[in-house]
Amino acid sequence: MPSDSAPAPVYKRILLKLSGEALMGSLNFGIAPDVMNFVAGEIKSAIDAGVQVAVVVGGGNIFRGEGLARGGMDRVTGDQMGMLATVINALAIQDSVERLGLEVRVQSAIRINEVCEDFIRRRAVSHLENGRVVVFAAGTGNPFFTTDSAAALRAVEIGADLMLKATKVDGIYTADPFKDKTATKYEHLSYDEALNKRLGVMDQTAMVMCRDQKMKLRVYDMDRPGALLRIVNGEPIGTLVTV
Ligand SMILES: Nc1ncnc2c1ncn2[C@@H]1O[C@H](COP(=O)(O)OP(=O)(O)OP(=O)(O)O)[C@@H](O)[C@H]1O
Ligand SMILES: O=c1ccn([C@@H]2O[C@H](COP(=O)(O)O)[C@@H](O)[C@H]2O)c(=O)[nH]1
Repeated sequence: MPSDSAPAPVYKRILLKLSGEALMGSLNFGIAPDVMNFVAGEIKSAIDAGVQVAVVVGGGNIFRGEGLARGGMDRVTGDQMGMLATVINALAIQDSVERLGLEVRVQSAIRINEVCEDFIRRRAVSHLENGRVVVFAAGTGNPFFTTDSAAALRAVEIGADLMLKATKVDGIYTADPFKDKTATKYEHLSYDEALNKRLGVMDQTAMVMCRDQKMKLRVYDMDRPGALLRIVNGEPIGTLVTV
C-alpha cells in the first residue's frame, strides 16, 4: 500500500513492455538472474505505489522467428518458437516477482495450461484489480507479429492509462543511437512523426495500434534504477509518444 507521504501515482493501470534481449544482461543468451531481480524490484515499486501493473515480455534473448527463418527454418515454426520463448521469459518474471512477496499470474495467448492460464481479458482485469501482476505471454498468439504489437494490443484491451516500453535506449532518437552517434533524443513526439520518420524503436504495427486507439506510450531505459516509479509518479523520463 502507498504510504501517506508518498506522491500519488499519475497512472492507475500500466502495461510494461520488457525487451527480451535486455533480460540477457551481460550474457550472450538466456536470462541473467541479476537483471530479473532488478526488474522485479522495479515492478514491486510501482505495485507498492498503488499502480496496477501488467507486463508483456519479448523473446529476443532466446529466439526470434525472423532470425530462425534466415537460417532456413519455416517462418511460422520459427515464430511459434519465438512465442514459446516469451513464455519462458514470463515464467522467469513470475518467479522473480513472486520471490518479492507479490502475487503474479501468467496468461498465455497459446494454450499451455500445465504452466499458466490462458489469456482471458476479463480475468486479467480482475487479477489487476486484486493487486496481482499479470504477465502476458506468447505475444498475440499469431505468427508474423511481434511482442511490441502484443503489448499495444493488451494495453488497449485492458484499458491501460499508459504503455511503457522499457528497453536498452533511454528514449526515441532521430536515428538508432547505437548506429548513429550524432542522433538526438526526443522528449515528446507524435505517432505520425514516429511513423513518417520510420523511427525504429518500436514496430510500425504497434505504433499504428497505439495511435488509432489513443494509447500514450513512454520509451525509457530499463537499466535506470527507480525509473519506473518516477514515471508512474509523473516524471518525464525517456520519450513520450502521443496522438
Ligand atoms: N530512432 C531510434 N531511437 C531509439 N532506438 C532505436 C531507434 N531506431 C532503432 N532503435 C533501436 O531499437 C531498439 C529497441 O528495441 P528493443 O531491442 O528493446 O526491442 P525489441 O526488439 O522489441 O526487444 P526484444 O525483441 O528483445 O523483446 C534499441 O536497442 C535501439 O537500438
Ligand atoms: O505476436 C507475436 C509475438 C512474437 N512472435 C514471435 O516471437 C519472437 C519474439 O518476440 P520479439 O517481439 O521479437 O521479442 C518474434 O521475433 C516472433 O518470432 C510472434 O510470432 N507473434
